[in-house]
Amino acid sequence: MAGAGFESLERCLEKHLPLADLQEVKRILYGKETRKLDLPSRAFEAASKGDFELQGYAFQAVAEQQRRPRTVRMGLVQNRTPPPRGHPVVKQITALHRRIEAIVEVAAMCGVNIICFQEAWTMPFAFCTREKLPWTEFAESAEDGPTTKFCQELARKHDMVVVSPILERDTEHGDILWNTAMVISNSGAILGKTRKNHIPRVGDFNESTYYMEGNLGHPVFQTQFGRIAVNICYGRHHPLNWLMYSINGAEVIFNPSATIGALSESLWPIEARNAAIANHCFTCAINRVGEEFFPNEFTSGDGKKAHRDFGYFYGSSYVAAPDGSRTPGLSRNRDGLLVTELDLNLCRQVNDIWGFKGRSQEMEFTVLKSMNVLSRTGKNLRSYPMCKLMS
Ligand SMILES: NC(=O)NCCC(=O)O
Repeated sequence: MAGAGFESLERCLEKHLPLADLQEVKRILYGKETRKLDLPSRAFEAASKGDFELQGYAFQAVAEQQRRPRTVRMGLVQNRTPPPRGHPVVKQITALHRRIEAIVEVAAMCGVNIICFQEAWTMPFAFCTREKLPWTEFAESAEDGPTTKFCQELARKHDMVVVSPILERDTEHGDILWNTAMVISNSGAILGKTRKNHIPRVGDFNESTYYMEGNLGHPVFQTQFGRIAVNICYGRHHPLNWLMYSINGAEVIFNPSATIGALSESLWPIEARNAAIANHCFTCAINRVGEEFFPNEFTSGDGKKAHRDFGYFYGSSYVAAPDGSRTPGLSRNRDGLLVTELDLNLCRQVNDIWGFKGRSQEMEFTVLKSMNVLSRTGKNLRSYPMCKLMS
C-alpha cells in the first residue's frame, strides 16, 4: 500500500497519460471540468511559506431568470497531526490551533465563506489504542471549550462560517463523550452541533470504545451562505444518512473524516461523489494526512504483530457537485487547503433534471408506512427528525 511516496491519483494520470487520453479519463472520472480559480498570489505565497498546498476550483451553474446566482466559497482543510509522544495534551491542542489559524488566514485571502476542518481535528486519531488516558483528555465542551472559543474568534475575524469537528465531553449530561461537529456562524455565534451517528467497528477504528452514537438526528443549519449539514466520517458509507440530511434541506454536506489507505482508499472517490449525485447537493470530503505513531504497541485483533502506527491517512480531500462533476483531490501527503466556488442554484437545477429527491421522499414514506412508523394520515408516529432546520 502506497504511503507518502505516491502523491496523488491526478499527478500519476497527468504524468503517464498522453493529453488526449488524459482528457477522456478526466471526463469519465471527474465529470464536467471544473474551472481553476484565480486565487491571489499572496495566498499562494503564504501557503508555500506555511508549507501547505493550496488549490482552487469553480463549479458552474446555468444563469436563471428568476434567481440570482448563489455563489459561495467553501474551504476544506486537511492536515497532519503532530506526533503525540511526550507533549502535554494542552500543548498539542494549542499547536493544532496555531496550524489551523495560519491556514484559515489564507482561506480568508481566498474569500472563503464556510470552512470545515477534518474529523476530531484537535487530536491524534488515538482510538486504535483502546487506551483512555491521555486521549479522553482531548475532549472538550462543545459550547464553551477552548476550541469552540478559538473557532468563534476565527469566525468573527474572517466573517466565515466555521465547521469544527471535535471530541465532545458533555458535562451537562453525565460527562459522556461524543464525536461532534460544531457549526459556528460568521457572526461568531454558535448555530448548533451535530453528532456522528454511525460509529465504525472496523479494523483499528475502535471508536465505540470511546463515544456513543449521536442522538441529534440529521440537523441542517441555515447559514448566511446556504444550508449545510455534517455527515461525520463513517456516516458516508450509509446512503440513508446522506439522504436524510438532503431531505432536511442541506445544499452542502461536509464529510470530515479520518481514514486510512488499506481500508477505504478505493471507496473514497466514489462515496461522496455518489452522494452528491443521488441527493442533488454538494458534498465535501475531507481526510487527514500522514502517519500517527503511539507510545504503546497495540494489536489489530488480526493475529498480526503488535505495532504502534495506525496506517496511512491519505488526504485526497475533494468536493463533488450534484451534476457528478468533482474537483481533483488535494495530495495524499501534504497539509492542504481546497477552495471551491459553488453556485448553490445547481442543486435545484439538477433536481429538476433527474428528480431523484422526490422519488427518495416517496420511497421513504412507503418504507416508514410499511414499518408502521407513519399513521394513515402520514403523521410521523415516532417523531422521526424529518425537518429539523436550525438557524
Ligand atoms: N473515523 C472513521 O469513522 N473511520 C472509519 C473508517 C472509514 O470510514 O473509512
